[in-house]
Amino acid sequence: MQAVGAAAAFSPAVTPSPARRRAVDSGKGFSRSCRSGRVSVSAAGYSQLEVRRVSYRPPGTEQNLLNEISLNLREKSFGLLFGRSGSGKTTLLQKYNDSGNPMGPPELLTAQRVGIVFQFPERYFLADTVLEEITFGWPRQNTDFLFREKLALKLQNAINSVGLNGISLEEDPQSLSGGFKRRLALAIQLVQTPDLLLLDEPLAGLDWKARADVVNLLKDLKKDHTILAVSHDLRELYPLVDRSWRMEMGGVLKEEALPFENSGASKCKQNFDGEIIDFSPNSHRWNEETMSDADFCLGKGRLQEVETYILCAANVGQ
Ligand SMILES: Nc1ncnc2c1ncn2[C@@H]1O[C@H](COP(=O)(O)OP(=O)(O)OP(=O)(O)O)[C@@H](O)[C@H]1O
Repeated sequence: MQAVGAAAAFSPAVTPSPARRRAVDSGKGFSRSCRSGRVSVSAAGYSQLEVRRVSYRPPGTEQNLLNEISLNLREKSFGLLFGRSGSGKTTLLQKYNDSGNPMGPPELLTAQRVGIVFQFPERYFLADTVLEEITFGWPRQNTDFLFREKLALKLQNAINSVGLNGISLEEDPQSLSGGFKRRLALAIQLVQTPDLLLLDEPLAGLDWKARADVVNLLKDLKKDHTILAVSHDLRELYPLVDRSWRMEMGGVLKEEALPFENSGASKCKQNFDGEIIDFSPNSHRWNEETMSDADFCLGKGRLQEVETYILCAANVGQ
């Protein structure tokens, strides 16, 4: 186990361009003085990600948004953070300023070993072709030739591993389907072969087919990566989840298993806040307000279609 820094040290695996970074970072500045705790990512073979007693209070506010958050995750396992909107889940994944005090040997983990895919990553695509998008953040200086060459060698691997190999590298990223845009966002991170992938709402805004595709892709990626995702889509991700935590308002994180069965269609569903609700057709709570965006994609709550979707999600894990 190796600590990266006393306050955390995640950053995207491929350094985003200034424009992309501005877009990604907008609205969330961090004040070093308000943050405490530790985030560690082990070297390969050493088993896990560890977050220990991380607290954070946004500048100018009176209350902690994150309160002594601790979690750990085994290597090549899938962790899920869920909970109410605004409880601080995304903030926990965000890039932290380095505040020093690394723990020392055996091996300091570089930030390049962590890949982050933010929510709606396609909104930050800037290039005209798939190839340019993937290589956008690569170093341009002549002195970086060897590093660029190393990245180029990994490019095909990354493209294959997300199933983009049938797509021309000359394709305009904006012309890709929603699911393929997500694949591209993952490929951008995977080129640098990170050990840990942090994903913020990986299924958000996709139709049911693309969601099922991305879940299957994540299942494959889990064979080689440790993945920590923030999501409201508990049911769909459930087959992948090894550990899950609920973030409560006030910034307290509690480990909580997802209440689904191992196989077959579930009678449970969650609302926008990750709260588990009764799924039975006669339930007075069964209405559009309590459904997730996936249900809306499927026809605004006609029960038959939602049942199909639940069954489809249940099949993903088999
Ligand atoms: N640096 C900051 N300054 C001020 N407010 C902040 C800062 N960082 C986060 N916040 C606020 O903290 C709250 C929690 O945000 P966050 O995006 O982490 O929640 P979340 O649990 O991921 O929500 P959702 O599920 O809707 O994505 C938000 O109201 C956000 O505006």
